[in-house]
Amino acid sequence: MQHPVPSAEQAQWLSASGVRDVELAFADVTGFARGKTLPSKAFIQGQPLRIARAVAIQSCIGEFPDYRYYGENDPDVLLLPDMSTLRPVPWANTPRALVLCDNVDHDGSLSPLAPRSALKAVLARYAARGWTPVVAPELEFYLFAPDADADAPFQNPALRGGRREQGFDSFSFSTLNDHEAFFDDIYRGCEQLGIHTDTWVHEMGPSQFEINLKHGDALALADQTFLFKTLLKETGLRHGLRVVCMAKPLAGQPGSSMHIHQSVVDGNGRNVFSQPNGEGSHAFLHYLAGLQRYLPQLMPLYCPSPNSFRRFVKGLAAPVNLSWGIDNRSVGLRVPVSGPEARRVENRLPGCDANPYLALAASLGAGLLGVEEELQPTAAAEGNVFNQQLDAPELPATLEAALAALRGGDACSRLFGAEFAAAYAAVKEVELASFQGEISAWERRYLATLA
Ligand SMILES: NC(=O)CC[C@H](N)C(=O)O
Repeated sequence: MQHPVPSAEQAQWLSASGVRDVELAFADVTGFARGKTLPSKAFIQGQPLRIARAVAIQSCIGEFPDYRYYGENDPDVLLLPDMSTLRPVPWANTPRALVLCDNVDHDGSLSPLAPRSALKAVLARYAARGWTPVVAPELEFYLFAPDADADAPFQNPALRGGRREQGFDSFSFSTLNDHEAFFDDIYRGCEQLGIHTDTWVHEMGPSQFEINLKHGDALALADQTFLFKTLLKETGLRHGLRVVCMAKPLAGQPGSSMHIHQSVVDGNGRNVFSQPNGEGSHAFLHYLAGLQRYLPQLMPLYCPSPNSFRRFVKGLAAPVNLSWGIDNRSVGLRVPVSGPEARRVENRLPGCDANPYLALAASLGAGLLGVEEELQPTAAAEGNVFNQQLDAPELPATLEAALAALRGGDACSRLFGAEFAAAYAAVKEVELASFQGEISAWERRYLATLA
């Protein structure tokens, strides 16, 4: 295989802008950017770059699951640049570029351990039907003051006049002014990275914001979401702010979601979720049913940590069920009111802590399995169903339960292969054991003084 080189125009841009190195980057299973840098000249000449295969399954505590994937036999993968993603690094002082890569095994196939491969596997399944998903992720996140003490609760950053948010700023513009320099840099960074943002709002929580990305191709949107989260972190650090994408960083306050709007078009660009008369199609109902059937098994892919499950409390606009309903925010699967061409479902379950490649792969994969199996959904929910007993399937309530559902089902291995399913569960078990090994502030506060 001929190793790809940048186009003449890209090579000219790299040289003319004095780019010293190019980051060959990919998202590991946690969604964290990893890779290696290559001198710009070597990149232009197409010098291949390899990295240990297991880097893709590094856990959030920096450990690897076990020696089956790392240690005894630790092969390399080729970092294969996707030249369409070559961009300047907005937060670099010295001109630097980045390019997103696929991880390729020695036999030339995509490494099943890399999240971008998992999404590509699902998209290939759609392509085989002549279909293309269209998605739009929405991300919520908090801005906090910098702090080095992991045992202390997060603090909101100081605003103009020394004020701190007290919870009355949601949907306000004034806080955007308080953080103007930060948001200006984010806008500039998005332009440089090719991230197409739509609306921005101040969300319900103190210092919580939301960004909606413009809908489009699923791989492009996964790349954009991955880069956006990286941009948020890096830009925050430059402005003395800590951007936190955890699902539930503050007790008693709203969590942060990564809602995913999704529809599917055929080869003629027609939305397969709508019939010609504008009504919902059979494929739409099968898709909803697939989400209801398979999302519980795939939950660790879009609710990846013990903290993800703390978000699901009633009354804070987070879903607690797998019902679907029209323009209803008390269900997990909301169908917004729209014209037939925009008929879509919004999966409200993923947290902002999700790896966007895996959240998209899981959601698009679950829907597709429903179409392939012609499953039927429950009846649409009516009214506020937060407190109702529903006939929709139950969601696992903890990461432990979600991992048991993943291991007990076959959706993950059917969609992403047995190796990914086993390796991913193993990563989550490493993280869970580390979490369970800590003594919390709650235990110190309430149990220490008991006899
Ligand atoms: N924008 C909203 O609908 C709020 C969502 C809510 N913050 C959640 O965690 O799901």
